[in-house]
Amino acid sequence: MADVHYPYTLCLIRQDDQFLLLNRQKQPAMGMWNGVGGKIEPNETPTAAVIRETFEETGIALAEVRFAGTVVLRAEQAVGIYLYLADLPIDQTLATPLATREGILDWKSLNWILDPDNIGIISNLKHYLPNILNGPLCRHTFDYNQHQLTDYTTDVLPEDALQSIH
Ligand SMILES: Nc1nc2c([nH]c(=O)n2[C@H]2C[C@H](O)[C@@H](COP(=O)(O)OP(=O)(O)OP(=O)(O)O)O2)c(=O)[nH]1
Repeated sequence: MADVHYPYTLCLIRQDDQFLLLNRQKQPAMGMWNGVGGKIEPNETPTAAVIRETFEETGIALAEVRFAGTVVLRAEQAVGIYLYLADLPIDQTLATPLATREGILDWKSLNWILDPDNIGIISNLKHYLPNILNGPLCRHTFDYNQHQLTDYTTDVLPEDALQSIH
């Protein structure tokens, strides 16, 4: 899978036991809850891109983000996403729900996100979120057939994976 292109970033911002999610206004995953993020621009590092996209979509200027692994979505083609976690300091508040051009931002608890009865979450997030909170940096690979998830596998990333993100 060495030839997978990683055009996207995605950030999960945490405060206490809550994560800031976006109920998306547009495709992909229109109407679903996901982290914030978007496309990396030419000559931009993934880390710079995730900080820029987070600011554009939430108004939050993150001082620090942590690389949290990668996601590969395999359907007819494979597309890669750089994952990040960020802790929002407790004295920095974001009043929600907040309607923006991109959708509705709101803080959601881990239990709410992972609840098996919650069908409003983008399906891959439920699988990889618990794994990126604990354990080593991984590549999370999702296989789809006709938009249905058929397989989910994880591989631990090599130590030099961090070099490509800054
Ligand atoms: N394209 C695509 N993106 C996905 C999938 N699953 C998933 O979590 N994502 C993430 C990666 C990005 O964080 C986000 C899609 O990016 P976007 O459409 O909001 O961003 P963009 O930069 O292209 O658009 P914009 O912010 O300039 O409007 O969703 C998927 O199946 N396809």
